[in-house]
Amino acid sequence: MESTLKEMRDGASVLDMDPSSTVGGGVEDVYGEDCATEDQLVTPWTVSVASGYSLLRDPRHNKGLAYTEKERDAHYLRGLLPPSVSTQQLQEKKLMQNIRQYQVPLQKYTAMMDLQERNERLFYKLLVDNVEELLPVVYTPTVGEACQKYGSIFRRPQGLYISLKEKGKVLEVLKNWPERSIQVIVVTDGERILGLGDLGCQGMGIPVGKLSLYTALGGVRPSSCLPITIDVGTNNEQLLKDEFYIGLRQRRATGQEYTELLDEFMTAVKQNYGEKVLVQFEDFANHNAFDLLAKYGTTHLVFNDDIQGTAVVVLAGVVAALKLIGGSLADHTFLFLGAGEAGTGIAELIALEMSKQTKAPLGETRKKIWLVDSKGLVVSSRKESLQQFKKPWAHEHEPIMDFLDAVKAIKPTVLIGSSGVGRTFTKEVIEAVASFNEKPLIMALSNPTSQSECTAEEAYTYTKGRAIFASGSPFDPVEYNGKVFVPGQSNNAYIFPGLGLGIVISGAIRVHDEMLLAAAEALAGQVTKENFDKGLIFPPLSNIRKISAQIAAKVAAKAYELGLATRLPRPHNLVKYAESCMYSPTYRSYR
Ligand SMILES: NC(=O)C1=CN([C@@H]2O[C@H](COP(=O)(O)OP(=O)(O)OC[C@H]3O[C@@H](n4cnc5c(N)ncnc54)[C@H](OP(=O)(O)O)[C@@H]3O)[C@@H](O)[C@H]2O)C=CC1
Ligand SMILES: CC(=O)C(=O)O
Ligand SMILES: [Mg+2]
Repeated sequence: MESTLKEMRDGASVLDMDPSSTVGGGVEDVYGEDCATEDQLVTPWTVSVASGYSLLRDPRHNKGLAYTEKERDAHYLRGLLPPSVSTQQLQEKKLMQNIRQYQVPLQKYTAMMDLQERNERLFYKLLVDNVEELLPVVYTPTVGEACQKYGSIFRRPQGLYISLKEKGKVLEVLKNWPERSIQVIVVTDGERILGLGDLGCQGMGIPVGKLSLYTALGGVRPSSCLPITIDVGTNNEQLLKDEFYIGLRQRRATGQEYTELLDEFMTAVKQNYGEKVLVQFEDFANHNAFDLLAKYGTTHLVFNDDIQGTAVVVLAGVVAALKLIGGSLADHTFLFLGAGEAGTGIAELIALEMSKQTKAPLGETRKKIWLVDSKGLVVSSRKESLQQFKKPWAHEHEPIMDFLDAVKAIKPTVLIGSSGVGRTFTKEVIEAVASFNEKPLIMALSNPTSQSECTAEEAYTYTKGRAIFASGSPFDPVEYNGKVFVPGQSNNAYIFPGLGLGIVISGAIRVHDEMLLAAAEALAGQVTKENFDKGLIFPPLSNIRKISAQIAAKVAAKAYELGLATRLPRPHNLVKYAESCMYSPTYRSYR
């Protein structure tokens, strides 16, 4: 960010950096905090100018001990703070030390949430500077446990809760949110939280976590982000009986009641925030997710992270992996365990890219991809009883119930786990895949770690170190036969922050498949020779802001090319523009 600010001062093109000069789009810098140079003073706006005690209690402007002597005088802070003056760097050092002392992941999570509530910029500074260490804390796997125990660890509400009680008043509820200029909403109804199932209202941890990544990894301003949980009840008996459960104590509403609430919500969102707010559907069960995406895809700016975001990251990983495993996309045979949102979403994007590359019809390229669900291999004889989203994958084949038998019959070169069920890639399954591939590509995508189809150690051990492996939740490096293997993290966190930024800065009004393919190409293009030499098919997350800027630029470029962008004229240098729009968590000086 230092260099971005310097480039801005040193006169990059006005078009590259002045969102206010154009209509729509842009990561808005409403308070002028980020377009100010570091030595310019900015006003700590709340509704009025915050000062004194209320300034210390305002997480957006609180700097704790880092207020200067001058600021302490000007803002009535004398006596409200101990005399020592700290720097943000020193605060960061102290907090990282504190967080590292906790042995229990959930304690680390709670410490991070407390920090977010207390001092937003410091929270993001920690996250940006220590992304590889803190991502597993604020995101998968720990966020899964946090959602399971949300009722017990719940302190202050984060995000907006819209329950059936608010039916008919959803617009009013949206107006209660203190921010007006919202650019990204992540919404869940809590029915399929990671691979943990129905967690009802406690799913709120997911939109909160995802949006903190929008800011830390993609640079979207925190005040522009709105986490929402739609509470239509839960079918989780344990939660219904739990005295600390925070949601509606009733079984899930379905059918018309559900549809009407969702419809009211989507209408109110557009009414309150306009056409260009991006609504990211997250962790809905598949019986609603595909329908919601199809229904609102033509009228709203919507994106389903589990179907589309996952597809992009996996396509990028597979394309990058071709450098290690050889061949073109169309030379490979794919077998999925899990034919839901993630599985069929990924399969469709791979087939689309294959079709683009080979000019073969989609119907043909789909035949390179096989899926297994809880009832066995998806085949044509099952077609009548299959859910709509599985039908394109019902190829001609005799029915196979057992996954190992399916592996032996299909002989995949790429094995993908998207079942939500842990340890389903057994020793026998992995050994079978290794028996007909020199370098099998194995992706165990299910989250959190407990649901991963196999561990990194199992993948490397059972293939005798020949596997190229990536997983949805992180695994530590593994030593096998004296060699260290570093597993990659195949998680949509690589994608949605950059994709969202690209949509916001271009003012795109729809998400098009071509934008998804562009994002995959951008991510795959970031994997270096050094990464490949270590067996990695994704670039390190420590570079994620640069990666997100590249993804944002490619997505925005595609939106302009397709005529979907409304932020006109198009900035000349989209990478620079994306970088210049990114929120920086560095403290600002108050006048
Ligand atoms: N790494 C990442 O970025 C992402 C990971 N995920 C993870 O993927 C997992 C699945 O998510 P999603 O696709 O949305 O879930 P869905 O519920 O939509 O799909 C799950 C699929 O797995 C199948 N399945 C369940 N149990 C078994 C079993 N024992 N054997 C074979 N198949 C089984 C289901 O079969 P049936 O249809 O017959 O019920 C269904 O087809 C979750 O753990 C989630 O955390 C999701 C998104 C992103
Ligand atoms: C990563 C993610 O979106 C999921 O597991 O649902
Ligand atoms: Mg998800």
